[in-house]
Amino acid sequence: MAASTVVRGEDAFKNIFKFYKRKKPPPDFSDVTDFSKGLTSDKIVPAVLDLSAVSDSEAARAGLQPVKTWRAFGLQGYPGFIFISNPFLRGSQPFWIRQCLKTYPQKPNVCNLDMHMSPSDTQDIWGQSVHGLSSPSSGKREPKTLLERLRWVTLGYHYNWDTKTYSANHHTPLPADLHLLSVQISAACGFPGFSAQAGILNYYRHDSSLGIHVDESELDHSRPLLSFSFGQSAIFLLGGVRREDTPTAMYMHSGDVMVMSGQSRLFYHAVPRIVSAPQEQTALEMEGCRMAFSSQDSTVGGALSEEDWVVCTRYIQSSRLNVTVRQVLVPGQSFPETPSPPQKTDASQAGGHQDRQADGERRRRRRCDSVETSER
Ligand SMILES: O=C(O)CCC(=O)C(=O)O
Ligand SMILES: [Fe+2]
Repeated sequence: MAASTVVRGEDAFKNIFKFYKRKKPPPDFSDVTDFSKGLTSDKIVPAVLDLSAVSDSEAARAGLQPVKTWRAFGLQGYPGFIFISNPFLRGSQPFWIRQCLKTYPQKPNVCNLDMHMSPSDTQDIWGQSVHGLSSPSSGKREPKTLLERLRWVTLGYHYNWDTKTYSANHHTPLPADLHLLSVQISAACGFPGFSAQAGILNYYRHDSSLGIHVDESELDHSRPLLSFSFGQSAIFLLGGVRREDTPTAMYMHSGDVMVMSGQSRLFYHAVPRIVSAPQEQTALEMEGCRMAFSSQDSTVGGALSEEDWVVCTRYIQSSRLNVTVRQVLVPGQSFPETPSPPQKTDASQAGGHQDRQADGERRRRRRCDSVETSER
């Protein structure tokens, strides 16, 4: 049974979410759009990019292919939605994977582990995990490393999951490399003035999902939201402005980039399932950094050390990383004196990302429309 046969109406999104999340029997994936295969349906249209916005050498500095070679698509019925099928240079993804695992979780950035551990215990998540992740499995059930327990990291204006707001007084510099990448992608997509001000990194294990939500806490919705994915693939559901709008299911593979702008900036979306990428594909991409990329003069270049490479490869074999980058304020705009109460949306009712930071009680309150990661 394909997802298209799942009942429509008020619960359409929820039912399709459940459909793709189901483990036994596994769902039929035949309705899932796969942009890596190109213009395979009438709904997929080529996206128009600004070919002169980013020079080839600028693109290479961020680990990207020349813009003229990008395979960028739009989707009929989703104005402002752009899907770029892996625009990264061969071998540059491991750099971003290492940043997400080794660099971005470092202080002063904030992560879910900070919610119930002391700063000294979360000071060196990578260092404390290297041994566990690089030694061969003993076959016994071993305690999870901190890296395996990492669920989210916030950058720039740090998102407050409880109030669902950003604030002026909780801000640290957004990493310059991620800023560069974001500015180039957005410029090529027709948003030259984009300023990357906040980032949310999601760390998905093979059994994780992300509930139905809208990203509307940013004060400015005229700028796009960018999303980068690395590692294992995911099923991404993109709905509409109303929670009940039937979503389109699509694969997000390693290296894929999504731009949600215009109307689609405020569309409901969710990730019901992580799907395994072919082993060879992950291995090939990780190998690429040793050969093709290591000699290039680039901001994101340089081969990974042997240790970094082993840990990143091991991690990515069963996990997915997603980085979303947002502009929170337009120039001249400032935060209200007292933060306005969170807008009431289905995302806020459901918990949205909030559950990602919560252990125990909230995790036990499992619902299909809230973030969850089953503990093995
Ligand atoms: O993991 C994804 O692809 C989506 C992430 C997302 O929607 C978010 O962080 O707001
Ligand atoms: Fe989102």
